[in-house]
Amino acid sequence: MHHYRQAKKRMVKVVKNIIQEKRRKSNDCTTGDVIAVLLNNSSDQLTDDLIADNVIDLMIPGEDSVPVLMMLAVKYLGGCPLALQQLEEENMQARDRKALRGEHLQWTDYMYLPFTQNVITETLRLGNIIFGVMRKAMKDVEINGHFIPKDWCVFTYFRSIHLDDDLYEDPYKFNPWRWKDKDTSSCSFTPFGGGQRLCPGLDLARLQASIFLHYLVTNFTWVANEDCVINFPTVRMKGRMPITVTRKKGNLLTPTDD
Ligand code: HEM
Repeated sequence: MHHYRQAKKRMVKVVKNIIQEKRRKSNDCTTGDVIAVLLNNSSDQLTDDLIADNVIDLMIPGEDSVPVLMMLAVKYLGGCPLALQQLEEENMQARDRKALRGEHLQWTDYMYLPFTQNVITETLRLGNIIFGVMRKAMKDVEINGHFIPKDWCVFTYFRSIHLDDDLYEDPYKFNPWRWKDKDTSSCSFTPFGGGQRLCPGLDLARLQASIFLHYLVTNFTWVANEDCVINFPTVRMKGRMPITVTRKKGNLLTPTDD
C-alpha cells in the first residue's frame, strides 16, 4: 500500500506538471486531448488536483486490461485454428475491399467486423480480465431472497456467471461462434461491469483490440510458446507467453498506410 501511495504521488506530480504547462501555453488547450477537454470545462470545481486524479483514473484501468485482452486473444486463437482462419479471412477481405475503393479503414469498419467482434467478446467471457467488482450496501437490501444488511460489502463474481454451464454450453471452450446473432447486452455478460459504474472505456478497449487483431492477422503469422493462464490475483500468463512473429510475404500494410 505504501509503494502504491508513493507511486500515485509521483504520477499526480507528472500529470500536474503537464496541466500547468498547458495552462501556461493556453492555446495548447484547444487540442482535443482529455486534459484539454477538462481544462476547457468552465466549472471551477475542476481543480488541477481533480483533473490529475481523473486522468490517472483513466490511465490505470486502461493501461493493463487491453494488453491482457490482446494477449488472451492470441492465446485462445492459437488453440483454435478454425477461428484464426475465419478471423484472418474477414480481416483480409475488409482490407482488400477498402484498398480496391482507395479508401482508408475507419473506426466504424472495425465495429462492423462481426467475427472479429465475436472473437473479442468470447475472449472477454472466457478470460474474465476483471473477474468481479465490489459494492457496498448503502441500506438494507434483499436480492433474490438474500438479505444484505446496510454497510456490508458484496463481491459480484463475473467468472461464476461467464463460466456457468446453465448460461453457456461447454463454458471452458473458446467458441466465438456462440455469439453469432446473440445480444451481448445482457446480465449474463458483464466483462465491463454495469449500471452507473459501467466501464467508460469499453468501446475504446474493443476498438484497440480490433485494430491489434486486424494488423496481426493480416500482416503476420506467429508461434506461441506453451503457457497457461493464471487467474489470481490478476489474470496473466504463467510464463508471459513469448511468441515468435513472422511477417507474411506479399503486400504489407502498416497502420500509417490505411
Ligand atoms: C478489456 C478492457 C477493459 C475491461 C475488461 C474493463 C473492465 C472494467 C470494469 C469491470 C469496470 C467496473 C468497475 C466497477 O464497477 O467497480 C471498469 C471501470 C472503469 N474502466 Fe474499464 N475496462 C477495460 C478497459 C478500460 C479502458 C481502455 C479504460 C480507459 C481508457 C477504462 C476506464 C475505466 C474507468 C475510468 C472505470 C471506472 C468507472 C467508474 O467507476 O465510474 N477501462 N472497467
